[in-house]
Amino acid sequence: MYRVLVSDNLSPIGLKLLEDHPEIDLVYEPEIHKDPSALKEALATTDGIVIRSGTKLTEDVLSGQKRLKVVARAGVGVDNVDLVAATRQGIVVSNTPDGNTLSTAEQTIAMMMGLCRNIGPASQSMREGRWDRKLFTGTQLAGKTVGVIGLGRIGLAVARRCNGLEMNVLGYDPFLSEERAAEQNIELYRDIDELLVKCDLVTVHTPLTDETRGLINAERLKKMKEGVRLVNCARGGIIDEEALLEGLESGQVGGAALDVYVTEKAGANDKLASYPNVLCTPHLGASTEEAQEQVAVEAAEIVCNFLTRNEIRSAVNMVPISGKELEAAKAYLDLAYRLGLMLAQLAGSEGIKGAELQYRGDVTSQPVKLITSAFTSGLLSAALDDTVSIVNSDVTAKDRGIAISQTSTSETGAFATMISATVRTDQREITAGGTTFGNDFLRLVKLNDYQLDAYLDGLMLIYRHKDVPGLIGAIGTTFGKHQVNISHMALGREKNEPGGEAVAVLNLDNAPSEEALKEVQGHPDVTGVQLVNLPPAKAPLPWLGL
Ligand SMILES: NC(=O)c1ccc[n+]([C@@H]2O[C@H](COP(=O)([O-])OP(=O)(O)OC[C@H]3O[C@@H](n4cnc5c(N)ncnc54)[C@H](O)[C@@H]3O)[C@@H](O)[C@H]2O)c1
Ligand SMILES: O=C(O)[C@H](O)COP(=O)(O)O
Repeated sequence: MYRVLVSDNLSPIGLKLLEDHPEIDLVYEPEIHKDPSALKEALATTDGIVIRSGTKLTEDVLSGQKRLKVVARAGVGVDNVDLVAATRQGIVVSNTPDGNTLSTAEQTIAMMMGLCRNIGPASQSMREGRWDRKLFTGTQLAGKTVGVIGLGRIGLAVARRCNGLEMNVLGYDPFLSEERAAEQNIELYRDIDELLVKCDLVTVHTPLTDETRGLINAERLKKMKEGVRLVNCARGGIIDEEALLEGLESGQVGGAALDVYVTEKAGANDKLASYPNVLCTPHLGASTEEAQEQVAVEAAEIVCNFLTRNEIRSAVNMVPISGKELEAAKAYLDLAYRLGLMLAQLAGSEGIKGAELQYRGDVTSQPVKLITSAFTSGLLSAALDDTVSIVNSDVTAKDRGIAISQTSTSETGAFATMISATVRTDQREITAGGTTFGNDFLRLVKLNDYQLDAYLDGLMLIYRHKDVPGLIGAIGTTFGKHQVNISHMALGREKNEPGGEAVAVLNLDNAPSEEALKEVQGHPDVTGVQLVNLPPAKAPLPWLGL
């Protein structure tokens, strides 16, 4: 059974999905996120967690969590998860990017209208028994210019609705093409400051990152039209709250509609909320029945499918891959992992500086980035054991200054498919190339300049030697004498010609004693011997970390 913790309020439909799953043991503790140490303790016995924005998975909460494998965010923003820490720990983090797009776009439009027509204070005045028509004269949206900052799913949905309201829509998003913006009837700006000075209203829809924190700051507010209205239904802090307060005080800002805040708890935003021209809601963008049901179902499915079927969906810290795709790529992932593991052992104590992978033929139709991560986890696991997995291998390599690169060509060479890897150490380069026979049999077909055909599993003895008659028999006799059984043998010769340097790979059924190895090493025609230990053929793949 896999234990799944739900640490925030989640729609019952998502909880039921988890509860009914035969392999899931659901722990529903929607208040636990309020106590970080209790959360940390609970995670020690948890395989997967479903969270919303209330749960803060900080570096401290995540540190030392050996069992936790997957975080599913029932929603979009993952700024409450320390992604670097999660990745380092080998934890996959996924979100449900589409489920609340429309609800949040509708909330944005509602906030814009509410702000411009004083809906909040007008309603409050009637609740207090007044009839103040003059006080609440508003502003029409049609004909006004709105700047939409961040044109992703929600930004574009807001822009479409603003167009429907007959507003002039300007947009800023460095990652949107001019063509896509034009299709949506958005006037795209490449310079945010040029856009801001033209707007009557500005609405932000970016994630909160180091780049977007304080994107709308005091300096920018001063340059905007006097009386500009601001809307933030994305994340607190994208509009600098201190600067906003100053702007409201001076009148430079004509009003603000806020759903999100730097600090989200009762009392923390009283000052902002006290302004009559500020419309506030307590982070309700995604709070509709429809959105909550959709994100809850998606998040529950993400956790179940990950834990029980190895499927990775909507991951924000690694390449997403479905169970079916994973099955199709498994042989290549395994091949790359074994090449990494072998090269690390061949490099021994020489410091590995980097590696280049080359993909040829059929393998290029597979997720090669993930296959490279599998190679890297093999390369590093020789030294780091089970702390490295396919999820954290790239970041672990980077941390250690090991540069891994890859090239791909769909053209085939001697084989229909080939993965070739060259490792650079302080002293030399070592190359190993492998292929798959059928879908199940992994072969080492290249070792430095030698072509060969060796099984890529179990215990392998690799020795360099002079290509002279009688040597194979002599090694066979030595191993026979020491009760070591050779299950397979492969030879590669320099330029495929007799008489030069050669390499042999013996697959052994049992480990040779030191004495046996010394005898092989001592043979006058043998110039180097190395043992490589790989998992048995078709072994399970725990290193996937999935
Ligand atoms: N209030 C709520 O309840 C609620 C609900 C859902 C989402 N959100 C917030 O809204 C944000 C946007 O959600 P989404 O689904 O549209 O995400 P998205 O990833 O589809 O869109 C984000 C867009 O921001 C753009 N962007 C990134 N950095 C930028 C920058 N420096 N300047 C301009 N544009 C930049 C990206 O290119 C992208 O197009 C989320 O990150 C989340 O924080 C809030
Ligand atoms: O990023 C999101 O999806 C929204 O901010 C919604 O957050 P919530 O699920 O905690 O309401």
